[in-house]
Amino acid sequence: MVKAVVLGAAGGIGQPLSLLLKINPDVTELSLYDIVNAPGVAVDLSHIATPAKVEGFLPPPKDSQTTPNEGLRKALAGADLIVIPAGVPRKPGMTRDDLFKINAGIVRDLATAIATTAPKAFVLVISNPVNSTVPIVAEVFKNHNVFDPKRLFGVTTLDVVRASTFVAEVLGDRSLSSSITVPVVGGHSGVTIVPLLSQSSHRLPEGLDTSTVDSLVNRIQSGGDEVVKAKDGAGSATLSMAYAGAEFAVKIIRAIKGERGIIVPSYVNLAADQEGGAALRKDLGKDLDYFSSPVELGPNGVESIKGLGTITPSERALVNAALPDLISNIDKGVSFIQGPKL
Ligand SMILES: NC(=O)C1=CN([C@@H]2O[C@H](COP(=O)(O)OP(=O)(O)OC[C@H]3O[C@@H](n4cnc5c(N)ncnc54)[C@H](O)[C@@H]3O)[C@@H](O)[C@H]2O)C=CC1
Ligand SMILES: O=C([O-])CC(=O)C(=O)O
Repeated sequence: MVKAVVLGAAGGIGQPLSLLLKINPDVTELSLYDIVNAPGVAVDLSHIATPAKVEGFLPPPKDSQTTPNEGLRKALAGADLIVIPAGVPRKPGMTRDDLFKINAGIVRDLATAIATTAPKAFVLVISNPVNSTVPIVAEVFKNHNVFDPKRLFGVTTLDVVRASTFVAEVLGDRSLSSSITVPVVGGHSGVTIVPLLSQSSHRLPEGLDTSTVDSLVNRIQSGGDEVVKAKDGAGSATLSMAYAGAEFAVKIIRAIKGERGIIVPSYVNLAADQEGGAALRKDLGKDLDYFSSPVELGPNGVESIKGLGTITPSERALVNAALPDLISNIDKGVSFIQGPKL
């Protein structure tokens, strides 16, 4: 029995992600919440002949006296897995950090409802800027004394999916793309996205010129911009993100159900594994609290943080270049909840 909840379920990501969760036979209950249209999306999905019972919830009407938000509480009650794609997407010319102004408050409020209604659920954060929204959720949970770092994940799977696709293109064989795995570490914006091409399951050809490798790295880092530009004001990646979000959610569900040995990159709080987190901090030479790195999943969430492994000097330079932005994104999220550092 797995109850999955999507917060922001009527949006560009939320709808196809909800569809992919509905067709997963392991999901027995699917609750959709959005500030608009969630009941309609739920009824539509409920006609699909798969086991999950689907329900949609809205907040109370603005003029009603109902507080707190009963719709949100009902959606969250008994959740095993909560995926959060609620919030605004980018338009051309914006960075992910530009979304902070609106999305930080949305994520804070949803995290508060989770902390009081479903504090044991696995929480998967998609809303940008992920580098900051994950710390926001953690700080809200800490304020409610319910923070379990093993159960909170920033979803960086789209970077991994893009890396597989673009490496297959460079190798000249698209049929390989679903079997190629490339760890992508760091965070989820610009230079904080660090693909470790030297650890690709399928090696790039020996002697590939540096400019081809550099453009591959750059394409993975700016994959989101490629979509934002192509959509020309109509938003950012939605379908590929739904695919990536469902892929990550499925891995969490398999781990909840007892499967061992699942290792995936995810942006996590390094306290999720004291030993692995300390080793990663030492390797990075920085005392930061969040980093995306391959993690092993288990029935309680993060079993261990795997760290970077052996990386090349150029990958080390990319990791070092990621750290200042990452640290400032993390501080921004933490300060949003706890106030500025004294
Ligand atoms: N982590 C990642 O790799 C990626 C993250 N994203 C991010 O995902 C977020 C959503 O993107 P889209 O689905 O394209 O946007 P969208 O605008 O199509 O959908 C967002 C949905 O959130 C809902 N929403 C807004 N406030 C809410 C609240 N307080 N509670 C519940 N729902 C609320 C809206 O009504 C809307 O249906 C954006 O922040 C975007 O930057 C997008 C692609 C990849
Ligand atoms: O680029 C964006 O704003 C959406 C996103 O995170 C991505 O596609 O990786």
